[in-house]
Order: sequence, then C-alpha cells, then structure tokens
Amino acid sequence: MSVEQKIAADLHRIGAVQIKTDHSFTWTSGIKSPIYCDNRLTMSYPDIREKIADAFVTMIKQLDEKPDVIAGCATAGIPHAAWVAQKLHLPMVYVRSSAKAHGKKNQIEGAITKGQKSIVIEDLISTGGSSIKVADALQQEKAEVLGVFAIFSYGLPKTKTSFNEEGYRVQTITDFDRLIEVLVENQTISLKEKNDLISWRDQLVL
Ligand SMILES: O=P(O)(O)OC[C@H]1O[C@H](OP(=O)(O)OP(=O)(O)O)[C@H](O)[C@@H]1O
Ligand SMILES: O=C(O)c1cc(=O)[nH]c(=O)[nH]1
Repeated sequence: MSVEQKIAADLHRIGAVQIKTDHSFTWTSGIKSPIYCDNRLTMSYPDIREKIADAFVTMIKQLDEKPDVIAGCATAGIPHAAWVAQKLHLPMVYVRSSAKAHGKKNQIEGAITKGQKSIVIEDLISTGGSSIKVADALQQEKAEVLGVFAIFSYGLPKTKTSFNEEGYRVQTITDFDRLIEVLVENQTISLKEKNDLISWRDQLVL
C-alpha cells in the first residue's frame, strides 16, 4: 500500500470521514457538502500523526531548497507543523486567518524574518482559500513560500488553478480520490455512491 492509500485508510479507520447524503455539512467556504473529513482527529493517534509527519518530511526533503521555518495554518495545521518542525529541528510559526484585534494584533505568531524560506502545513484543502491566505500573509512579511503541504485535498476543479495563479506549489499526502477508493473497498459506500460523490466534486463551482 502506498502512503497515500495508508493515510486515507487511517482517516477512515479512526472515523474522521463522515457522509451525509442530504449535503448538510457546511464547509468553511460556505459550500454545502455530503462529506466531511475531520483530520483534527489524527492528533489523538500517535502512530498516525507520526506517519503524517514522516510523509511531510519526505515531501520537504524532495524539494530543491531547504526551508528555514515551518508555518502551521491555524488552527488544524498547527499541531502537524509542530511535529514536522521538531523532526527537522527547524523554527516554527503559526498563521491566523486574520490578525488579532487585541494584544499585539499579530496574524503570524512566532518569529519570522524577511527572506526566510517557509513551508506551509495545512490539515486539509477544500477551496484552498485558508492556506492561500496563510501563504499570502507570509509573503507580506517578505518570507518566501516554498510550498503549501496538506494531509488531504478534495481536488476540486478550481483549487489547483487558484494555487497556480498565486504561484504557490501545492502537494498533499492523500486526497479525495484515494479516500473514495478506500470507502468502496471497505464497503462503506456503494459504487453508485462513489460515482455520485465524484460527480458532485467534479461539478462544484467555486
Ligand atoms: O481550503 P478551504 O476551503 O479554506 O478549507 C479548508 C480549511 O477549513 C478547515 O478549517 P476551519 O475553517 O474549519 O478552521 P479550523 O482549522 O480552525 O478548524 C480546514 O482545517 C482548513 O483550514
Ligand atoms: O472545507 C472545510 O471547511 C472542511 C472540509 C472537510 O472535509 N473537513 C474540514 O475540516 N473542513
């Protein structure tokens, strides 16, 4: 089994994936969805979070350039960024979706300096809006973004284009298509439900 299949199977095994045929999940983007994948649950499973951190480290080591800092997307990307930063013995920051209205009014927490090369770590990409915002915030501080790495992506038609348009490399450990295969193999969904879910994903207009 490949890492992408293993992590998709792990997500299913720990009950991170829920399906509601009435499309009653609301995503952060406002999209009404028949599926929700709660990757936050992975932090409660040391073996799985370690596998995820190792997969991120492998992806980072395959880059031509080495990062100076690991940046977690608040909130669900933060613990994974911390484990990756620890494995690589690198500094870490985390980036809020917007600046705080009180205190130091920071959007980026931790130390980041001009010219540092960063990797953005996110738990999940739907539209990509949240992680692109984080990458933009880092660039505003004149930090370079080497890549946006996430555990999972839905592979929505427009998402890849959004990252390309912004000039951000994006890569995930696993994705919706792998997960759907796992759900069929485990007889959680039928072939018809698989086809319905894929058609739903493919026709989503952002
Ligand atoms: O690609 P997008 O369309 O932006 O959606 C993905 C984002 O949505 C979820 O976060 P949520 O807003 O639920 O907040 P949380 O991380 O604080 O739980 C998830 O953790 C991603 O950050
Ligand atoms: O788009 C989202 O908000 C979203 C989708 C999903 O499956 N899981 C999640 O945590 N957020």
